[in-house]
Amino acid sequence: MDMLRYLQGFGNQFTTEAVPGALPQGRNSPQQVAHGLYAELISGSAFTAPRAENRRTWVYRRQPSVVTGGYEALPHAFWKTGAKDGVSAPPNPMRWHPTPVPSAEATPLDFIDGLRTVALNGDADAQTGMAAHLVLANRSMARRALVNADGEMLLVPQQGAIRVTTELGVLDARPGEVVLLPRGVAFKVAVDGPSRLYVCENYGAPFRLPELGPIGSNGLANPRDFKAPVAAFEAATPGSSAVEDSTGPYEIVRKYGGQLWRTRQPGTPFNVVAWHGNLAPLKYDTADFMVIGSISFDHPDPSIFTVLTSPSDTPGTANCDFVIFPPRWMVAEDTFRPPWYHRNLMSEFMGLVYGQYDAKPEGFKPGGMSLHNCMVPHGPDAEAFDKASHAPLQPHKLDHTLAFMFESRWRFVPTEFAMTGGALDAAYPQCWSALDDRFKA
Ligand SMILES: O=C(O)Cc1cc(O)ccc1O
Ligand SMILES: [Fe+2]
Repeated sequence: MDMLRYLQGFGNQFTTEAVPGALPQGRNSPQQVAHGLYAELISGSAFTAPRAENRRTWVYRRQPSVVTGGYEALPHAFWKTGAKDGVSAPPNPMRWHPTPVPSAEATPLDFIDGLRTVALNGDADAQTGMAAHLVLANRSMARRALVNADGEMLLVPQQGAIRVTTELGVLDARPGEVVLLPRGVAFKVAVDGPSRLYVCENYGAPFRLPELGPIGSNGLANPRDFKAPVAAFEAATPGSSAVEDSTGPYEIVRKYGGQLWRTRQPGTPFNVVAWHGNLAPLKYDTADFMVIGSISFDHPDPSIFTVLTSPSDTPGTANCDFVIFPPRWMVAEDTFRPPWYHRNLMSEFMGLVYGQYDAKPEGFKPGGMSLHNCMVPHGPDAEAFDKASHAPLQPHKLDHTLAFMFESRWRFVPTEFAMTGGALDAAYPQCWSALDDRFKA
């Protein structure tokens, strides 16, 4: 695959054209757009949203996206939406083993077919909450595109590199990188062999960078490290600005109102020749995250690892925080270094991209997942506790590891698939049972 070019900066007002002169200058909607293109506005926020939160992009395309037939229902057994689609489950800590990716010969699965919702909360129509999905894919979406009106999608590849073609251009990502796809922007995902991804479908306020408070004007995820694609379109005649041969109809799958719908439109939706604006797909390499930690004592709150936050209407109480646990130095003195035992108002869904997680070095596997819901006690397993209680407190690099958390103010409900799909680790609640009462009066 050829190397792609990107524009840099979270929330920037980008301008990009695949054909010189395609982008109108000085106005958005001229009487006639150059090259016979149509102008179309994609509003990712209310017109009247405050300037700092306003997101919109003007696209200049060969055909407007209204040129499509009517939609019909597309059944999907595993893509669930909102708390109403979960099942009742006890207040146990929960964990799942990695689910194997089926072979393409036995069970061909693209990004849509291979999506399985694991845990979810909120209500997409109320624009609150989120879903945590697992995607097991072994083939690329070919002449098929997905438009999600219910939420933005944060893709966290765990196994296999992906290429995401969007209306606004093309992005590549591999495990360690993440891709943020705005609500309502068409995309398709190409895989390179058996692939596993975690996905956050965010029904609430779009993800943004967290405030930095006393940290200052730099650090954590720096805005310039977010990369947006340059304009690129599928065309029948390959050329420098065309991404691939493409003629004939396309299947558009639209997620809308908690269901999938499908239509066939006469041509590709990836027909945008130029665009400008601040609503754009973005990719981010977690290796660019500037990690802050304790250089004296005590284990800080994991909020110092927040990459992106989707706020709710209560300050500091997120609809969803995307938090990472990347490679970092542990240097704290007289400190139990792994996470403490705790209970949290916020609900914590976790995944492991690669390596070991310090609180559960053996039991939590790459590709696995865990869920510690509102006020469910959790913390290091007995083995991790024992080790960390006696470890020499030399500077130590937690290396070759990447865990993450989708943390939400709304309690998650697991799905039927999560509870009965075969990956639930029934022994998980026992991983603390060796933590004896050691009190000596
Ligand atoms: O529970 C977890 O493993 C996530 C977590 C990590 C941490 O360093 C502190 C608190 C916390 O919830
Ligand atoms: Fe926790």
